[in-house]
Amino acid sequence: MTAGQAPLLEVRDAVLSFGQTPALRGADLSVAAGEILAVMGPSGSGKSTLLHCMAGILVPDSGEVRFDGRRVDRMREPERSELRRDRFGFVFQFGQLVPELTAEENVAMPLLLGGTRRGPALAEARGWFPRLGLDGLGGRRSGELSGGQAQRVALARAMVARPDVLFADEPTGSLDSLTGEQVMEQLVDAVRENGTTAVIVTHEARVAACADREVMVRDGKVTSLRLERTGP
Ligand SMILES: Nc1ncnc2c1ncn2[C@@H]1O[C@H](COP(=O)(O)OP(=O)(O)OP(=O)(O)O)[C@@H](O)[C@H]1O
Repeated sequence: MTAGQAPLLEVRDAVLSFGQTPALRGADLSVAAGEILAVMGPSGSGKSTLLHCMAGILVPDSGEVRFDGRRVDRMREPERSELRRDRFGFVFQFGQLVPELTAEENVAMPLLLGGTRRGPALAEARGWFPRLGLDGLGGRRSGELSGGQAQRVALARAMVARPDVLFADEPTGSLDSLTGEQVMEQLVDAVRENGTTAVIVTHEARVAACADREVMVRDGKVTSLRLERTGP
């Protein structure tokens, strides 16, 4: 992050418990605009909870969450829902596509929800298929796609409305390592091309190696920051 430039996303001293189970215990994290950040750490350390707080899905019990200078933790649910719809894209590990819809219709969905008419929305959606190696698959339903193809369709759907931030939680976790690597490369290419900021939760060091920077979550805190590839 350049000195003096405000981060696009910021978490300060976030604390969150699920009943008696502490998930975040004072997490701090800043993400610059256009940065691709990998969030690593052991199972149960709080990575997903941290991502959900940054994305306005969960609200911490205490602490602050900011997006573009706005206090996300102070927003009511309708405002957070609007923020998620209009500014964020999401890719999760499993089961994200609507099985009754074709791949093209799945990709077009965020545009349709945002008020774009069906024809232009489908045309825009179709444009993502060749870029992601999905030529000819637009008419298929999710049951007729491989795991890697389905994740690429999910990526296209997350990116089609050109979000400011892509939140990805174990996006390659259900794929074999070669397919996972290909999907990850395409994810990174797509976010770089669009200047999208990305927060990617992953267990895999090879996935994290594609990011600009890695952080570690341990026991609900962001414990170590390791700067990677700080060149131009
Ligand atoms: N909905 C929930 N209800 C109760 N406890 C939860 C819930 N979600 C998470 N937790 C607990 O909060 C802690 C942090 O969970 P979180 O899912 O954030 O970890 P994680 O680092 O993403 O784990 P993993 O790598 O296994 O996905 C864990 O102890 C977990 O069991």
